[in-house]
Amino acid sequence: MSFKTISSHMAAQLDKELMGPEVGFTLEQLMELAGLSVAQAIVKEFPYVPSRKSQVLVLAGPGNNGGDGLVCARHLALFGFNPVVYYPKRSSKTPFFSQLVSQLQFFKIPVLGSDDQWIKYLDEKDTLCVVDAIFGFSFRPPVREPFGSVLKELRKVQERLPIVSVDIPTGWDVDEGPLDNESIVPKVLVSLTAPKPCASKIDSLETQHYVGGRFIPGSFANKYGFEPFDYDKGDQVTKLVPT
Ligand SMILES: NC(=O)C1=CN([C@@H]2O[C@H](COP(=O)(O)OP(=O)(O)OC[C@H]3O[C@@H](n4cnc5c(N)ncnc54)[C@H](OP(=O)(O)O)[C@@H]3O)[C@@H](O)[C@H]2O)[C@H](O)CC1
Ligand SMILES: [K+]
Repeated sequence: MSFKTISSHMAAQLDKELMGPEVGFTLEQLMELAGLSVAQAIVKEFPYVPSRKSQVLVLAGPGNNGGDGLVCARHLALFGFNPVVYYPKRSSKTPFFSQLVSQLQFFKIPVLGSDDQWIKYLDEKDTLCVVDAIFGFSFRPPVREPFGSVLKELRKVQERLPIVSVDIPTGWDVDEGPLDNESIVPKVLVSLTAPKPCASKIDSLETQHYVGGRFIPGSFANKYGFEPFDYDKGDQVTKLVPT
């Protein structure tokens, strides 16, 4: 598959500029659009079938990738799914993350903590897919607990329970890709703003690849070395097809 990628360093710089004084986005705005786009990719990959299982397990990490997952869970509920969130290490950097949790509680979406039983939701009889919103472009290996154990459990079920990774498949090096053959292999990857270099290591027969996070003008994409993506009408995601 051929597409332009943006390194972890440039992605962090792009984010900083978007949320800097000149452009003026807030993290909350970008996260809302990022989470919405992941929920929309799930709708496209797992179209609604009456009587189909509708539970989605969302695994949320401690940073902004986890925040995308919290937002995604709320949109999934609005789209008719039954999300359950596992959020074992909660961010106290800003009150915004606990506000996202309050919103989930408002929607009656279970939010499990570190002491709760989450593994029982890794059951393909009830769960449609698992959203991997554990780490994004700021992950630096090796993975620390409790997330090492979470990844181990995901590897056991990934052939029967599809993983939808937000921005980066968790545990992959952002620039190099999977670190070993113990890495998770998602069935769906939703790259945000633009694919990171690790996305060029996915096997298109194994992983469907979307780009979401539709929040920059073409000229800004060009400045960071990529062409704007070809979104259809009001879509928040576009699927990249192998060429
Ligand atoms: N423009 C966009 O596309 C936007 C994307 N967004 C999403 O934000 C993430 C990047 O978010 P960031 O908060 O910078 O980082 P992460 O979520 O990837 O991870 C940071 C937290 O992870 C911890 N961490 C890092 N490495 C490890 C490790 N090896 N083991 C355990 N924990 C780890 C880190 O902890 P520290 O103690 O190291 O600080 C952080 O807690 C991007 O990928 C998108 O998903 C935004 O939503 C908006 C715009
Ligand atoms: K992820």
